[in-house]
Amino acid sequence: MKALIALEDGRIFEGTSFTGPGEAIGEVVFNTSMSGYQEVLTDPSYTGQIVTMSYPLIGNYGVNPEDMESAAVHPKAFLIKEYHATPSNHRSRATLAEFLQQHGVLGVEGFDTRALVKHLRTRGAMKGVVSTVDLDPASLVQRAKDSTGLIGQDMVKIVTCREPYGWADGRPVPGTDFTTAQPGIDQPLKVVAYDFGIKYNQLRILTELGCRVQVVPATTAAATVLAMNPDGIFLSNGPGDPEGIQGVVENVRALLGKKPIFGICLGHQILGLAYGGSTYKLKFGHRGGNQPVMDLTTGHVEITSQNHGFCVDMNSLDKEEVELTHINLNDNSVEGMRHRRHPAFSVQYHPEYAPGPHDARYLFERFIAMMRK
Ligand SMILES: NC(=O)CC[C@H](N)C(=O)O
Repeated sequence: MKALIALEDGRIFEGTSFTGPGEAIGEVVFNTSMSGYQEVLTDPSYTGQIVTMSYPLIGNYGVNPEDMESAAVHPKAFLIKEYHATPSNHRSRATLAEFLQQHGVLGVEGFDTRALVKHLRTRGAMKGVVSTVDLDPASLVQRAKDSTGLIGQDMVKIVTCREPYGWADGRPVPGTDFTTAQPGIDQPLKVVAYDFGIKYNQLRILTELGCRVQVVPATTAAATVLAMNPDGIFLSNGPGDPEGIQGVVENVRALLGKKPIFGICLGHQILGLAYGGSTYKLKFGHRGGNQPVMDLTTGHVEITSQNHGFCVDMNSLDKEEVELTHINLNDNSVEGMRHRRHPAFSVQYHPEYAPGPHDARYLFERFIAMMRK
């Protein structure tokens, strides 16, 4: 079935839907990971976006129950070069097309994704429409131009949990009790995790390292969190523009200095705002499993997994209060910071990987050490 992809600047691509009829409007972004499409699709940070993969063959290992990073598929459409309909993998339980159809997400293949990626890299991420229903290029371009876009929007309220939950035996457990610790851990730590669009691997790693985790909705009051008497507070990743989120930054500011805090991606950006800083939009963002980052405190370089379009503006922060700890070696943008007086640190990238290299997992251990101190 014919599908058109129209960008707000007038560029059109013609592909074929491999999931049946559909239409989607969103910000078009690219991811350079060579595998891990299921983790990309289930990462809540892609809410409101249309994702294209630079790797040309997708679907060849199917989908499985273990690689879910949340319970849903979040991009509005998935654009690939070549769809592989007959997966070969002992873990596979369904094809990518079945998975997308089950979640009502449009998949389009059979066009020059490299040209699309190069276009976005040159011109920047932009709004687009993908459709099998409206095949009039002028109408699609106009609708892309007229769409709301991500800037200033609160996307966190769409994906955050409605009720608190814990994490045990590799799955969410409804309720407000800190779940029991993994066997064999002495004096487990209690962590409250703010869910801004959390990826499950953050919860898997925290529990593996001996934490009892309680996940709470994004706007949970600081006083409620402190009343739970946690050893530390974790701020998750999440979708959209950090400056558009309502009812979150003031709570995080109220928690500063009260308990150790570790933030990842959107959690890092929210910390930047809580420190009194601002964020800005990168031209095309960082999405993939091959982003080089230097830890300025050790001089070590890590290859990191990333998915973000916004960035903390270090110039908006008081250098006496906040130290830059990590930078991106491709464009020198801010990748990590720590507060000089309060026990709080954060990274822009994804130390929980999924998908991507495991180089930065040590940061979870750094959080554990900070809580133990
Ligand atoms: N993965 C994330 O947490 C992304 C953060 C934010 N939505 C951005 O695009 O920059």
